[in-house]
Amino acid sequence: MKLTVLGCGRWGTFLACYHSARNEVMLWGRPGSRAMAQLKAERKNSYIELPEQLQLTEDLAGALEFAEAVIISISAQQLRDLAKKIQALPVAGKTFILCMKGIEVESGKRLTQVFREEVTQPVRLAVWVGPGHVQDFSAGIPNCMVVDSDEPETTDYVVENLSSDLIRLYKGRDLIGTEVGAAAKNVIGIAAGMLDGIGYSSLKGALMARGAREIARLIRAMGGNELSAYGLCHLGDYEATLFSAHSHNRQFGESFVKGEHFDHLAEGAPTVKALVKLGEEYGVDLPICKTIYSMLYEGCSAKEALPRLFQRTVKGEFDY
Ligand SMILES: NC(=O)C1=CN([C@@H]2O[C@H](COP(=O)(O)OP(=O)(O)OC[C@H]3O[C@@H](n4cnc5c(N)ncnc54)[C@H](OP(=O)(O)O)[C@@H]3O)[C@@H](O)[C@H]2O)C=CC1
Ligand SMILES: O=C(CO)COP(=O)(O)O
Repeated sequence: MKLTVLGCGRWGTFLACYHSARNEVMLWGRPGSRAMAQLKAERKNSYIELPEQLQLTEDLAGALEFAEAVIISISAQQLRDLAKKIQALPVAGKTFILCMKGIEVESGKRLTQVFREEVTQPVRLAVWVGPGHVQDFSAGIPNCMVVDSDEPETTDYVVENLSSDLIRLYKGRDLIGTEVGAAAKNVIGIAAGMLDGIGYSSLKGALMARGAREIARLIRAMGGNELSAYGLCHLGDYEATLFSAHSHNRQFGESFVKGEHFDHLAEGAPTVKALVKLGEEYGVDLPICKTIYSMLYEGCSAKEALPRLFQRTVKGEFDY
C-alpha cells in the first residue's frame, strides 16, 4: 500500500519508519519545520534512524496525491488548521487515520468531528490510539493498540492492512469512548507526574482506579460505552503514560510541580481545559480533571489541591 504520514515529530516519524517495512511511505513536514530539516540533513532524529526507502517532503499536495491512506500525527490543537489545507486539495476516496490524542479546546469537539467539519470531501476516517512509545517499539517490544472509526468497514480496512507482530491492532466499536479515553489518559498522566514530583508515587494506584472511573462517567454521559475507559485507549495506556520514563505528559506534570521548564508537547495540558468544559456541559463531576485544571491554570498548589480531593463527601466506589 502507498501511505503518507503528515507530521514529522516523535510519533509521526516513528509511524513512517514502522510502515516503511511493509509499505511505500512518504513523510511530510510543514515548510520550515526544524524536525524535517534535521531528518533531511541527518536521516535520523533523537529517537530513530530513517530507513533508506522512506521518502521525505514538505509539499502537501504531492504528499496527499502519493498515497491511498494518510496518517496524521500532529499536535491535536493544530488539526483544524491542517484539515483546512487538506480540504483545499483533491482527497476524495482516500482513508485518513488520526494517530493523535486530544480534544479541541475552543469547541470541546473530538478530533474526528473537527476533521469532518473541515474536510467535507468523501473520505474514510479512523483513529489509531493506545499504548506505545518509540523507544519501546524500536527495542522490538510489541504492544497492542486500537483502531476505531465512524464506519466499521474502515476500522476493518485499517486493522487488516496495518496490523503486525510488533503492533497488534484491535477493532474499536465506540468512537466516542475511544477518542475521549485516549485524550483523557494524557490528563491522568499529568496527574501521575505531579504525584511523582511531590513524592506521592504510591498514590498512583488509586489515581488509576479513580481516574478511569471519572472518565468512564464522562464517556457514558457523552453517549459512548463506559467500558472503553477500561480498554486500550485509556486504562491500557496508563503504563505508557502514568509510569513510563518516556511519557511527555508524565514528565510535564513532574516538572510542573517542581517549577521546572518542560519543552515537549504534553497534549493533556490543553485537553484538560476541554474536559472540564465537557464535564460542565454533560453534568459529570470530574474531580481529578478539575484539580489538574486548577493547578495548571488557577495557581492552586499541590498542597492545597490534594486535601480537597480527600475531603470530598463519601460515596460508593461505582456510584454515578
Ligand atoms: N501511542 C500513541 O498513540 C502516541 C500518540 N502520540 C500522539 O501523537 C501526536 C503528536 O505527538 P508527538 O509526535 O509526540 O509531538 P511532536 O511535538 O514531537 O510532533 C508534533 C508535530 O506536529 C507538527 N505540527 C504542529 N502544528 C502543525 C500544523 N499546523 N501543521 C502541520 N504540522 C504541525 C510539528 O511540526 P514542526 O516540526 O514544524 O514543529 C511537529 O512535527 C500527539 O497527539 C500525541 O498525543 C504521541 C506518542 C505516542
Ligand atoms: O500516547 C503516548 C503513549 O501511548 C505518549 O504519551 P506521552 O505524550 O505522555 O509521551
